[in-house]
Amino acid sequence: MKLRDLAGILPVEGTASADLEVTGISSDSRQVKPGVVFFALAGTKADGATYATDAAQRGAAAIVAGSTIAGLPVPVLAVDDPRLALALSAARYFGKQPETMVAVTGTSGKTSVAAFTRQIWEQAGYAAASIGTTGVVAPGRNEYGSLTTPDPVALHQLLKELADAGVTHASMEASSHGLDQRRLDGVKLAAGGFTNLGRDHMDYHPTVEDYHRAKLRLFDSLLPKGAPAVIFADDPWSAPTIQAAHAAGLDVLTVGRHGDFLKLKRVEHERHRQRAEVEAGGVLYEVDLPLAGDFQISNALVSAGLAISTGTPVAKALMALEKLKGAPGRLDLVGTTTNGAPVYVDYAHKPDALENVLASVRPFTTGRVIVVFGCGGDRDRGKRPIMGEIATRLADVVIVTDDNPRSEVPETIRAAILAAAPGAIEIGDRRRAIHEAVAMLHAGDTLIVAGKGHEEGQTIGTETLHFSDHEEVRAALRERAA
Ligand SMILES: CC(=O)N[C@H]1[C@@H](OP(=O)(O)OP(=O)(O)OC[C@H]2O[C@@H](n3ccc(=O)[nH]c3=O)[C@H](O)[C@@H]2O)O[C@H](CO)[C@@H](O)[C@@H]1O[C@H](C)C(=O)N[C@@H](C)C(=O)N[C@H](CCC(=O)O)C(=O)O
Ligand SMILES: Nc1ncnc2c1ncn2[C@@H]1O[C@H](COP(=O)(O)OP(=O)(O)OP(=O)(O)O)[C@@H](O)[C@H]1O
Ligand SMILES: N[C@H](CCC[C@H](N)C(=O)O)C(=O)O
Ligand SMILES: [Mg+2]
Repeated sequence: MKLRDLAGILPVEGTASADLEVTGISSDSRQVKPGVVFFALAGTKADGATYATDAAQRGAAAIVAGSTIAGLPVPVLAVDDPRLALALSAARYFGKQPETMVAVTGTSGKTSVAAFTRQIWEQAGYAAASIGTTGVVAPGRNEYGSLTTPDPVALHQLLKELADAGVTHASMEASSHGLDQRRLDGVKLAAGGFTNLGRDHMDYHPTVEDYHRAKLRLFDSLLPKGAPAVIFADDPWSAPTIQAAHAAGLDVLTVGRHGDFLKLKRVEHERHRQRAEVEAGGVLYEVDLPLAGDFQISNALVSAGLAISTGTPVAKALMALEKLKGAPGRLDLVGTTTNGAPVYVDYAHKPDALENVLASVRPFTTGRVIVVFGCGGDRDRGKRPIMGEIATRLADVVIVTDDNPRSEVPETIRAAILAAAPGAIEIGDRRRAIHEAVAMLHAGDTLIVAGKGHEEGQTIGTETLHFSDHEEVRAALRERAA
C-alpha cells in the first residue's frame, strides 16, 4: 500500500510523501520496521511523540501525531485525533473484516454475551468467532488474549485473518477503555448490545457518568444510523442508554422483563439451569437454559437479540439457548465434594458482579455460602471496601485473599477490604485460601472462588506466576477426597 491509500484519514493529498510505500502500521516505536507508519499517541504513562525520533531511526515511513514535531527526517502528518486515525488506518490497511460484526458493552456480561452470540450463530450454521477477555474463539482457533478489546492494529490483523479463514460472523466485547481509546472505531458494526452498568474502572474514569458516556460511544458514534441496538431493559442504566440510542437514530430493541423485542415473561431458577418463557413477536417460547446464575438469562437474551437482529431466525436463536456453554470461569462448576457441596470459579472482580453471583447461589444453598476473593492491585481502590461489605452481607464465611497485587503491598489491599468485612478470615496466599475453603465445606454449603475466572496467572510485583483457580480447586477436592 502507498501512503496515498490512507487519504481521507491522513493529510497526504498533494504531498511528496503520498508515493511512499507503507509496510505496516504501529503505535509502538519498538515495533517499527522500515516502511511502517508510526502513530504517536498520548498515553496514560507516556507520550508517543517522545518516541518519534526512535521510530524515525528504525525506518518509519511517516509519523502521525496530534501536532507537528520539528526536526524529524521523515514526514510528520498532524491529525486532530491520532487514536481515531490509527483505528481507521489499521482498518484500511488490513482491509477485510467478517461481514457481520456485533459488539457488546456493559459492566458485566460482555464476555458471556460475546461467547453466547458466537454459539448461537454456530448452531445456525454460520462460521463464527468471538473476541474478548478470554481471547479469540473461532473455527480451529482458541487463543488466550491480554486485552478485552485489542488495540486497533492487533484487532484488524485478527479480523483479516478471520475473514480470510471464512469467518462471516464475529462478536466482540467493547470495553470502556477500548471505546474511549477509539480501538473499535474502524470496525464495521452491524449491531450493538448493552448489558448493564455498575461500578468499574473508577481508576480510569473520573465519574460513573463519564464511564457511561464512554460506553455510549458504541451507540452514538460507532453504529450506523438505523442499526439495531439490543439493550437489556431491566438495569437502572437501561433508560438513559435507550434514550441515547434513540437519539442516535438506532433501531432500539429491548430485552428482559421490561423488554419489547424479547420479553421475559416468567423464569424458574434451578441450581444448574433455568426455565424461561420468552415472548417474541407475539409468540411464546419455552427456553430451558443449561446455565447457573440468574444473570445468565439476561446475557442469553441480549445474545439472542444480537443474533436475531443480524439475521438469525427467532426460533433458531431461542432454541440455540438450550445448548449454551458458559464462558470459561463464569459461574463455572469445577467440582463437588464427596458430600455434595459444589465449588464454582467465577470472574466477579467488581461489586455488582460479586453481589449477583452470591445472590444467585443463595436460593440453592441449604447450608453456608462461602466466598474466597481479593481485589487487584493498581486498580480502582474504591471498590475494595464495597466488595468487603457485599461479601459480608451475602456470604456466611468470607475469606479475603490476594488477586494480582501487582505493585501494591498485598496486606494493604486486604486491609482495605477487611475494614468493611468484620469477621472475615484473612489468608493472603490464594492457594492456601482455596484449600482451606474446600476443607471446610459441609453438605449443603456452596463455595465461590471469585475474581480470577479464566486467568492463568498471579501477578506479584512485575512477575506473573502460573496460577489457576480451576487447578487449585481440583487439587483441593482431590486432597479432601483422599
Ligand atoms: C490504561 C490503558 O488502557 N492503557 C492501554 C493504552 O496504553 P497507553 O496509551 O496508556 O500507553 P503508554 O504506556 O502511556 O504509552 C503511550 C504510547 O507510547 C508508545 N510507546 C511507549 C514506549 C516506547 O518505547 N515506545 C512507544 O512508542 C506506546 O506504545 C503508546 O502508544 O494503549 C495500549 C495499546 O492499545 C494498551 O496496551 C494499554 O493497555 C494496558 C496494557 C492495560 O492494562 N489496559 C487495561 C487497563 C485495559 O485496557 N483494560 C480494558 C478493560 C478490561 C475489562 O474491563 O474487561 C481492556 O479492554 O482490556
Ligand atoms: N448480566 C450480568 N449481570 C450481573 N453480573 C454478571 C452478568 N453477567 C456476568 N456477571 C458477573 O460478572 C462476571 C464477569 O462476567 P463476564 O466475563 O461475562 O463480564 P465482562 O463484562 O466481560 O467482564 P470484564 O469486563 O471483567 O471482562 C461473571 O463471572 C459474573 O460474576
Ligand atoms: N483478577 C482481576 C480482574 C481484572 C479485570 C480487568 N478487566 C482489569 O480491571 O484489569 C484483577 O483485578 O486483577
Ligand atoms: Mg470481559
